[in-house]
Amino acid sequence: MLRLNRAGLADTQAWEAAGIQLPGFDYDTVAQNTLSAPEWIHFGAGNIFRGFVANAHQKLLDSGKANTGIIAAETFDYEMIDKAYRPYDNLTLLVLMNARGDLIKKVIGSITEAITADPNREADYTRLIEVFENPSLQLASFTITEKGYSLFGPGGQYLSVVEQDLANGPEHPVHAMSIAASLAYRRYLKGGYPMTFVSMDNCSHNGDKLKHGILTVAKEWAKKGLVEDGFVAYLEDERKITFPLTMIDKITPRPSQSVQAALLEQGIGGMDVIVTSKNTYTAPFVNAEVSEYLVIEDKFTNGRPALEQAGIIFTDRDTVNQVETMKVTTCLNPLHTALAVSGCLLGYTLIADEMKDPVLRRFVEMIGYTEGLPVVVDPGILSPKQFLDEVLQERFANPFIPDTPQRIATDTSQKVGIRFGETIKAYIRRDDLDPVQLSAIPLAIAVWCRYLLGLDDEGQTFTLSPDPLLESLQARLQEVTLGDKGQKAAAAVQSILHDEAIFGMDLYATGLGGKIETMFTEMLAGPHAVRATLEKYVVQEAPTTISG
Ligand SMILES: NC(=O)c1ccc[n+]([C@@H]2O[C@H](COP(=O)([O-])OP(=O)(O)OC[C@H]3O[C@@H](n4cnc5c(N)ncnc54)[C@H](O)[C@@H]3O)[C@@H](O)[C@H]2O)c1
Ligand SMILES: O=P(O)(O)OC[C@@H](O)[C@@H](O)[C@H](O)[C@H](O)CO
Repeated sequence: MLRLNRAGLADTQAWEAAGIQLPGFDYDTVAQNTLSAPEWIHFGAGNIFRGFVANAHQKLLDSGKANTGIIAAETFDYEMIDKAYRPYDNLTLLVLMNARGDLIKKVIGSITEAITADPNREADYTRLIEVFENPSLQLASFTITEKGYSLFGPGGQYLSVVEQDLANGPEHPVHAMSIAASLAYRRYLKGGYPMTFVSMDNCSHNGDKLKHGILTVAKEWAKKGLVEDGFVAYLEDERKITFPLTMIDKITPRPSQSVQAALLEQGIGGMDVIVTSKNTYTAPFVNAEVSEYLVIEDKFTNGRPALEQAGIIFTDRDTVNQVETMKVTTCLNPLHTALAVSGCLLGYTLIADEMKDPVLRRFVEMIGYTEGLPVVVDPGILSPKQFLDEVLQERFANPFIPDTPQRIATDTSQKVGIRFGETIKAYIRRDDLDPVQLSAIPLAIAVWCRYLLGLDDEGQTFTLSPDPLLESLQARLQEVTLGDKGQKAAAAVQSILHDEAIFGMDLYATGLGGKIETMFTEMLAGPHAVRATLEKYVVQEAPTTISG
């Protein structure tokens, strides 16, 4: 039985005989180089980081174009490091699934250290500081989910953890943004060395969001006299510190038990799927699709890995912005979110199965082709139409990708504003378009509201995916029941649709509030009303686009 750890990898023949590609660089030298002159630290040691980012860096290490590894850091879920990294010597088995169902397997060894930002683990925290104090550090990248950047709670006030960090100053921070600010402060004090902070999360203008998070904390500390005066200026000086925009794309589902079973059958043991107490799904392996895109604004102040040699695109800010807008607000993520919430209601557990459902397929075709494409700006480096074709015809439909609507439904409240709101805003801006022409996007919002009731289309309760606003949103809908004839339900859903903190706008002011409210109440008629409502509004004809 093959075991994923450094000792296990010594039997290279056995791994190669099992068709598993191994790291092609001298691990000890790279690990030693990283210890003495670290260049790259990544926060958020989750699946996309291991399955995409770390693999891209391994390509550079394998071809001698890099000579230090990546340090993985966790500010949130220390159990991941304890259970999915350290027992496996920080190695990951990457399993890519193509449309033929082949499992393409590769050991990722480019992560040479894995540490927590747990203030109770002195050695870990000392190492974090040491990394940031070293002039060699080029970048800190992040995949910490959209909520990881958020400093504020539902009422617009600072989260209590942030309030404590702001009061305590840079000594014992807890929130990811305060930890990043505190480590940047150490770097400033040590010599004001340059470096770059790179968000790789799926949020619109992710670099700006990261900058805003770190700067807000720094400014509050400065106001209270908890940091030296020059610190804020250091963070704002673009010769020293930058926060490029990025667009990242690779469907990387939670580790699946079916993949674990397939690996076991192929003689690879110890691949247990772990669900941490913070509900992170992790494992020594990562399963992902083959397609991948990472586009980064080329604005680094202390050098960067030559990732263009590993297929990563570096370009100017406007182009990244356009590519990101295309993916996150039009051609991929809105479709995913619509499939996520409707899939949970209709009892699906696989995205590829939803794509076989003609109503759901047509629903996302309408969101993408009919309603999204007319407002997309072609970024020039990727064609929106071709990207959308690939998403709908190949990527979502790939039956071997074990992706679930339940994963994608996680944190939907954090995402609906960007994923649907940006297109609505584009319709408002354009003289030749009007938001009231939209029907699939309002339907997706109505389905999300219906999803929040926690009753599927059979009328049975189901477990909603985690979401920081779940409790408060469900409280607003607590009076709503199936069979509700209208008044109470309409009033309840109105409070959500008016909420600018969620959608970035009052949906009633766009002319869409009433339409969504009607769709929502139609979905309450009783069992199977969700499907009936989808069938009513999803136009069963060949894809067309709204002209304009
Ligand atoms: N999985 C994908 O298909 C995919 C594709 C493109 C982009 N992304 C982006 O990457 C993010 C992470 O995806 P993943 O697949 O790695 O998920 P994951 O569940 O495997 O990992 C999530 C990571 O975020 C950290 N995290 C969660 N909440 C946090 C918080 N409040 N503060 C700080 N850290 C927090 C976790 O500890 C973990 O390291 C997504 O939210 C998305 O923005 C994911
Ligand atoms: O990761 P999230 O929560 O921002 O969104 C869920 C999915 O839509 C997302 O993970 C996609 O799989 C990904 O954006 C594909 O590149």
